Amino acid sequence: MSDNITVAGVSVDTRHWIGGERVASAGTFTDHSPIDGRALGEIARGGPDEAEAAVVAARDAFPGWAATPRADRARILHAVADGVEKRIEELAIVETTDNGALLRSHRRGVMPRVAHNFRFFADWLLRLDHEDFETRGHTNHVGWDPAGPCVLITPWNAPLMLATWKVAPALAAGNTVVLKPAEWSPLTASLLADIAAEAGLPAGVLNVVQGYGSEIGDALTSHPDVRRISFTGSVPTARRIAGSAAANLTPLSLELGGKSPLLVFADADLDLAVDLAVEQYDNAGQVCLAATRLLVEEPVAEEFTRRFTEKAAALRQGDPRDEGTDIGPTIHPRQLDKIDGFVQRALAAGARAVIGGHRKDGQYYAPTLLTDVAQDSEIVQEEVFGPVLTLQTFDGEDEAVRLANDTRFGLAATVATGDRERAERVTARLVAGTVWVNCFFVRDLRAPFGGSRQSGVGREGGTWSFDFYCDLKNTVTAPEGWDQDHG
Ligand SMILES: NC(=O)C1=CN([C@@H]2O[C@H](COP(=O)(O)OP(=O)(O)OC[C@H]3O[C@@H](n4cnc5c(N)ncnc54)[C@H](O)[C@@H]3O)[C@@H](O)[C@H]2O)C=CC1
Ligand SMILES: O=C(O)/C=C/C=C(\O)C(=O)O
Repeated sequence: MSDNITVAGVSVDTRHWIGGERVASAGTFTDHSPIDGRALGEIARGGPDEAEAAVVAARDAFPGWAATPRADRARILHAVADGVEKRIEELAIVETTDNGALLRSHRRGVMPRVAHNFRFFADWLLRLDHEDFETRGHTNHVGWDPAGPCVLITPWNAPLMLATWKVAPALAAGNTVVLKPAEWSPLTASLLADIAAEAGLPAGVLNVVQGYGSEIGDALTSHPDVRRISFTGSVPTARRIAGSAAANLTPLSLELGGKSPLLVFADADLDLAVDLAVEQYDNAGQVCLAATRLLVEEPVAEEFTRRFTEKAAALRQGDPRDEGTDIGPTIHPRQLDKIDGFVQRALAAGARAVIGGHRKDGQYYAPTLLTDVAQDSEIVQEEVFGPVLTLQTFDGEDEAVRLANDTRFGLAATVATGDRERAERVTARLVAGTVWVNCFFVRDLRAPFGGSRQSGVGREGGTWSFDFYCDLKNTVTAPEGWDQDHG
């Protein structure tokens, strides 16, 4: 097996990155491009041995990195961001080739955010502070101590963006990392290892292991030397990871799926509401935050559907490398089958496809809108993770809130209304980690990000990330001359 593959002119090392060295595995798996199904190359297929080596490397590197002054850690993370910025074009084309999301988004939105993730957490580290407070003359000082080796397991829908959301704060906090990217999109994590090494990150501080989650995952998540596990992905995998972590009581952060609603009230700016709805097809619907349930107030439902259909018909589906493309392929034939399975079962149960409802050539799925769906049906309750929306109508705020909250998820919600007071009333009643009012996907790393119910456990972003990746320590210091016996 060759150690490198060339993807769109960019050389990518296909081996693991452990303890500052490239490490091969006896076995490999084939990585395919969703654009045309073409095999991109063979990737190292790690298992328990590679998991053990990576955790040991992270454990050995931990004392040195934890003791590195904050300012030096921050400087290195900024150097990583510089490296990302220098390679935005390469990262963008490799990511698009590997996961099929739009090249223009990767170039102009996603990869700049990757760099920002490192800069943000480097800067936040330097201002991380808590006001001291007094208890009967004693000073309480709260500090954030590095926790130790962290295992970070990440998905394929926004591979480098979502990985660096975890890698950057974990490293900033003084922890060491074992990153396992998804097997359907393994490449940019390997490039990140190169960039981090060039930026001066010491050996063993960031390790990247490749392979199937089912083969390497358990060894990583059940390892007794791992101090934190952060996972983004599906609920069934989260359950399994939580089971492994339970044996060692390893703290977990889980960012899981969603079935988020978009509530369109009759007083909303209907063109804005339609724009928000059509945007849910972004990344072929493979976005955890996507508002896949359109809930529209009865009096405007017909007009909303007419305008939505018109706007959606203008979406251009095709090669994600073309500047004019709006929707690319789905990630993998298995994901395509899964999406189509949901849709065909919904149609068989009586749903009506206003648009789409079928596969297209290759790994593409037609943007789909289904109506005549029951609240308790699979298509309304389960995460499809494809370009598939449902539309239901409601009559008044109470019914809107009831439908919106009636799933096992609680990641996000969007409210379209022209009435600010209604927005406040409705928002207060929604179960969601993030609510957008008359907007969608406005993101800020200072905000807590995460889900309620089965959409996740914990929040990441700003200080919340450091709270998770650190052992918080309160130091209580007595005043000069304190006499413990007599106060
Ligand atoms: N951001 C999100 O909310 C995401 C949600 N999903 C949902 O999950 C569904 C299935 O997608 P999958 O790729 O199968 O998601 P998944 O949850 O199985 O995979 C996500 C990551 O978990 C790893 N993994 C799998 N089994 C593991 C184990 N036993 N221990 C440790 N790590 C393990 C995978 O290798 C990958 O890196 C999607 O259709 C979608 O509904 C998938 C990806 C992202
Ligand atoms: O881009 C963000 O801020 C959040 C993205 C999250 C997902 O797309 C996900 O986890 O699926």
